[in-house]
Amino acid sequence: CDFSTMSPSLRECYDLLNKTSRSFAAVIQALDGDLRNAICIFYLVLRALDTVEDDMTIPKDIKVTMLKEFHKRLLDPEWKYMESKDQHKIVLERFPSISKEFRALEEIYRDVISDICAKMGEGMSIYLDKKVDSMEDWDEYCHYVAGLVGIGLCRLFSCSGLEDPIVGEDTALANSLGLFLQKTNIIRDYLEDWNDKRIFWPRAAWSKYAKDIGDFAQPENREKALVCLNELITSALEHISSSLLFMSRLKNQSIFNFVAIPQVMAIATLERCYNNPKVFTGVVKIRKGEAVRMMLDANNFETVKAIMRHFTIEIVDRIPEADPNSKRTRVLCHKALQDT
Ligand SMILES: CC(C)(C)CN1C(=O)[C@@H](CC(=O)N[C@@H](CC(=O)O)C(=O)O)O[C@H](c2cccc3ccccc23)c2cc(Cl)ccc21
Repeated sequence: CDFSTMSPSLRECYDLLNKTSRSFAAVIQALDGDLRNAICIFYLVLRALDTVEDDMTIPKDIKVTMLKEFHKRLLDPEWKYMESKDQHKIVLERFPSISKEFRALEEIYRDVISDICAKMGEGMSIYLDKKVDSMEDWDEYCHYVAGLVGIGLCRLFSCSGLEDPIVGEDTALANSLGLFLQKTNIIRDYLEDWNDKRIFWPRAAWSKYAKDIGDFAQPENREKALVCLNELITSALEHISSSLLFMSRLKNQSIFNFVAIPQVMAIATLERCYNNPKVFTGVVKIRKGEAVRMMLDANNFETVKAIMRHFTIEIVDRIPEADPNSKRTRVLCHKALQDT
C-alpha cells in the first residue's frame, strides 16, 4: 500500500481498517489490484452496519430504519452517526470518508457492495425481533450476517478478473464460507452474548438440555452444556467440505490467503472449544503465536487441507464415549477430509 499517493480520505480508510481489525487488516492490504481498495471499503461498510446492529443503546424502531436504509447512506456524502457507544463507533463517526471512497470505486464493485448491504440490513432488521429457534433459523441468521459477505466477496473476486466466473456464481459454496465463520463465532461467544442478554445459539439445540440457555453458565449443568456445545460444533463441521472445495478453485495467491486464513482460524477455534468447559466461564481464543503460525502456513491448498485434517482428528480423539452425537461427529470429521 503506497500511502504517499493516496487521497486523504483513502488514507483515512486504511487507518480505520487497521484500527478495527487487528490481524486481518494486513491480509486485506496484501490483496492484488482493484480488490485491495474494494475489499477495504467493503470491510469498513460492513463493520459500520454491524456496529449499528450491535449497538444496544439505539431504540429498536430507529434501528430498524437505520438497518433497512443503510445502503442508501452510501450515496449521502454528509451521512454519519455520532451517538454510538460501540467499541467500533469510529467507523460511523468517520463514515463520510468511507462513503466518499465507496463512490470512487468502479460501478461493478459499488453494485455488489450496495446489493449486499441492502440484503444484510433487511435480514438484520428481521432478526431484531425474530429469535433463532430452529436450525434453519440459525442458517438463515448466519446467511444474513456472514453468508451474504461470502457471496459479495466472491462476486468481487470474479469482477476483478483475478478469479474465474464460477467463483462468483457458486453462491452456495460462498455462503458456506460465511456460515462456518459465523457459527464458530456464535459457539465461541456463548458467555459474552449471554452477558449482553443476546442469544444466537438455536433454541432447537439448547432446549433439549436446559429450560433456559443461561442454565449452561451454572456449574451443576456442565454435563448438559457440553453436550449442547459439542452438538453445535458438529453442525458447524458440516461446512468444511464446501469450504475446502471452494478454496481448491482459487488461483490468485492474495485471494487464497484472504479466504484461507479465517477458515483455518475457525477450525482451530472449534477444536479449542470442543468439549471445553471454559466456553461457559470465559471466551476461548487461540493463542496469538498459534494464529500467526497458521497465517504464515495457510498459503496453499495442501497445507490448508492438512491443517483442517489436524484439527478434525484432534476433535475425533476427544469425543466423549457417552456423547449422544459421537457417531455423527466422527462421520462428519472423516467425510470432511475424504472428498478433497
Ligand atoms: C462476521 C464475519 C465473519 C463476516 C466477519 N469477518 C471476519 O471475521 C473476517 C476476519 C476478521 O475480521 N478477523 C478479525 C476478527 C476480530 O476482529 O477479532 C481479526 O482481526 O482477526 O473474515 C471475513 C471473511 C474473509 C474471507 C472470506 C470470507 C467469506 C465469507 C464470510 C467472511 C469472510 C470477513 C470479510 C469481510 Cl469483507 C467482512 C467481515 C469479515
